[in-house]
Amino acid sequence: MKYISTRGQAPALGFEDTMLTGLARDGGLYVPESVPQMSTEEIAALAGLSYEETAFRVMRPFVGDTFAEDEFRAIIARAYAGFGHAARAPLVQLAPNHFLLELFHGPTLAFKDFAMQLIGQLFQAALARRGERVTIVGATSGDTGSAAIEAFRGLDNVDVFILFPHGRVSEVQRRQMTTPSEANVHALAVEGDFDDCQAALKAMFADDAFRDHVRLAAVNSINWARVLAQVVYYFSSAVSLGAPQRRVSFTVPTGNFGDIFAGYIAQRMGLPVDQLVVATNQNDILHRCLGGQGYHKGPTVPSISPSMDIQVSSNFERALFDAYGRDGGAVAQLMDELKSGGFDVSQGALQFLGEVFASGRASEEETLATIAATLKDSAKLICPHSAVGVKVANAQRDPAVPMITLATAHPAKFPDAVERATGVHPPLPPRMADLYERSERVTRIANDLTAIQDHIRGHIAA
Ligand SMILES: Cc1ncc(COP(=O)(O)O)c(C=O)c1O
Ligand SMILES: N[C@@H](CCOP(=O)(O)O)C(=O)O
Repeated sequence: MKYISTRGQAPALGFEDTMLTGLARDGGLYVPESVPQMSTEEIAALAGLSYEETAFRVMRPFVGDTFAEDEFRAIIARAYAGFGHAARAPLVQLAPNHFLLELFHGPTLAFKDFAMQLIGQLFQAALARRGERVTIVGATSGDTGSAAIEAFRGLDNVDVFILFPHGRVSEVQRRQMTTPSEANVHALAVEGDFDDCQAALKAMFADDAFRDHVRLAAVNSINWARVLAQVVYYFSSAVSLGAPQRRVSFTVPTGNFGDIFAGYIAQRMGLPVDQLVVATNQNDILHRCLGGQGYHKGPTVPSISPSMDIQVSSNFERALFDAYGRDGGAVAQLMDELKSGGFDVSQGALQFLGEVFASGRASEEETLATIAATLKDSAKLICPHSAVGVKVANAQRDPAVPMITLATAHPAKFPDAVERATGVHPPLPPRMADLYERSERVTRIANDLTAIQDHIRGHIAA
């Protein structure tokens, strides 16, 4: 299996090189040259399997012979051993034909753990085999950073630098990033928003001298392996509701477009998906774009679902690549226009996107009301991101088709919003009960590429 760049100018790579390279040298994102297919029989055979075995069967064609079968199975087993639920990604029913896919039973209580725990294991295996070390730099609006730190803390061949927007993540998210004491963990609070952090990260990848000097690696969803790991729970949940004999729909709280893109890949592999619904908060650039208004950046307005406060949805580039007939030049041109504010989407591309994705948005008031209603009607406490999903799913769904809404974080990561909506303060799990007592270690830094690069150069292990 080879991977190619969405901008068409970087060399095609195998799975391991794609994973360790992160962002392609031409600024594009790697995607599989072709998407492997799963037959109806192969999908049906997933019924009743463990999450780990499902993960093995779904991911194996993408990974090829990078790892021997036994080694890949052992990697998957280690990745999910620390999850706090035997099913890993359990489904719970909210209403007739409406289900929540709980993706927050991993070590940092967000869906990011599904991919991050796996790539932590994949990186370790690949780096040990090559005798290499890397510097991981990640940009986060809160959850990716804590999951990355958890997956890579204490490793002696990896330094992890996480850029998060100062004052724009929840206290639990911040403390998850600033309280680990391992010397290879570096939390940087950037004077800017998430888009500034992600732009700085991409600029570091575009600086070849810096990139090669520090051996830069990515764990954001620009890394294909992140997306791949997330494809698995689309299969496991759909099969548990009767796929492939029964079609199902998904609603996905969306920011950087990685999670919903994984659903699109599942569909392309052969999973019978009826609707794939993009759910945005008040930062609704994706909803506006899918509605035909072009992709035009506005100010990022802080919300009660801060992890989705994003204007530049990195993985949308992967969807555009397919929508523009895999024309890397056309995508490069759009991304150039985005630097100066935005771009219009061609009619053909819009039609392609419209056939795959539906969309909706939830205001702050609607999000709070949905948290309250879900507690009242279904006795479930949900986080504000998941509430955006539930609100949009309720507005869009066909009652005859099972709808699976992704519950992307544990309510205890966002206790203020949940308490405001319901009066209930969601407690942290016992293993994190002392999070508020642990001491914090963080560097506040200007939104300045040179300052950030200097800091990283000065703090990597020799
Ligand atoms: C809790 C939560 N929900 C939803 C999202 C959006 O997911 P994606 O960025 O993959 O679209 C994020 C951030 O990525 C998140 O942390
Ligand atoms: N919401 C994310 C933003 C980063 O997205 P990713 O898809 O690159 O991981 C976060 O929680 O940091």
